Amino acid sequence: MRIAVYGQYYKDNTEDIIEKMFAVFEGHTTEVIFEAKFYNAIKEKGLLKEEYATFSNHEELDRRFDMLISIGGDGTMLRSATYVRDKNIPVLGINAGRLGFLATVQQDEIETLLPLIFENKYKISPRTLLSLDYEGMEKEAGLDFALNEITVSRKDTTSMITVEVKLNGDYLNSYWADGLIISTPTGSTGYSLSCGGPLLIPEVNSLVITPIAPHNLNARPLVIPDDTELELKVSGREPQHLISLDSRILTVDTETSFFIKKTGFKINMVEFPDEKFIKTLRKKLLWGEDKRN
Ligand SMILES: NC(=O)c1ccc[n+]([C@@H]2O[C@H](COP(=O)([O-])OP(=O)(O)OC[C@H]3O[C@@H](n4cnc5c(N)ncnc54)[C@H](O)[C@@H]3O)[C@@H](O)[C@H]2O)c1
Ligand SMILES: Nc1ncnc2c1ncn2[C@@H]1O[C@H](COP(=O)(O)OP(=O)(O)OP(=O)(O)O)[C@@H](O)[C@H]1O
Repeated sequence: MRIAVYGQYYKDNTEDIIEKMFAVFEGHTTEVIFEAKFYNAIKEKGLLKEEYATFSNHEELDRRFDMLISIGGDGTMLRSATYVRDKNIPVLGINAGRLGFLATVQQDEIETLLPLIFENKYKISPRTLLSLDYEGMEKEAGLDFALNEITVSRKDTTSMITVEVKLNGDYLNSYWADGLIISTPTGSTGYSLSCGGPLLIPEVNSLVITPIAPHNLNARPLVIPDDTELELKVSGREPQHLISLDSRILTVDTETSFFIKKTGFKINMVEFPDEKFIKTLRKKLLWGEDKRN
């Protein structure tokens, strides 16, 4: 099996994770490739017995790889998607962070769950992504799509912005708010949730439009079909506003029309039979933990 490994940080618990992971790899024929910066950090600590090949950008990550293992929290999982892009390489997250909603394998589960990938005892959960486009946009790697959400928000001001939204060319609303979130089902448990948005099961073919602190009191999160093309335009006191794609941020001039739609590819997340989304809701968002009834 060909496995790519990605992580953003080297912390105290990285050693334990790497050791457990390689203990599982032993006894299986594996070809491992590391993201270059992560590799250097691990190598410096003398954790590896052999030399490994590395990749530094999405072009160097070969389609032939069978899986990408992301070691970190949800932020690291989001960044993993920028390497995998449309290559169909399944992504598995080992949680070294705090919440780890997307990184579903906990550190103490590595020995029990990781062997299942060699026995083909896992499922793929294909995740919808969103793409961004506007005139003059620089198409930098990883800056034109999002796995969680695309958010527009105010910049350098406490003054609210007005976000005009059209769905498939039809005018929907002008939100007067701190910003607006267009979320995928995956992102529905992230920022959108904090702003009162509904949770979507990952397989649902929908998107959510969630306003951030709207002053129009009748504005509510709206669920729309995921084949909708959205056109947004921001106006406000400042000449510029922000657009974020997951953890990445762009500054854009106000009055610029920009377009958001589903990408032609999906990110395949690895899901183990006992670690389905609804179980994650109970584990990570503590559903069912209220013992009063
Ligand atoms: N107020 C908020 O809740 C808020 C504000 C900004 C960004 N975010 C989220 O953070 C993401 C970026 O991550 P980051 O690491 O750069 O920021 P970060 O370090 O501020 O972490 C944000 C938190 O959101 C959680 N998170 C991220 N994606 C999630 C998902 N799909 N389901 C459940 N929880 C999720 C992470 O576990 C982390 O605890 C954004 O895509 C957005 O969804 C949330
Ligand atoms: N490779 C790693 N090894 C050890 N610890 C890590 C690693 N990557 C991340 N961490 C720890 O997890 C924290 C969060 O990581 P990351 O930015 O990936 O996730 P996050 O978006 O903050 O989400 P979460 O709430 O799931 O942690 C880091 O500050 C660090 O403490």
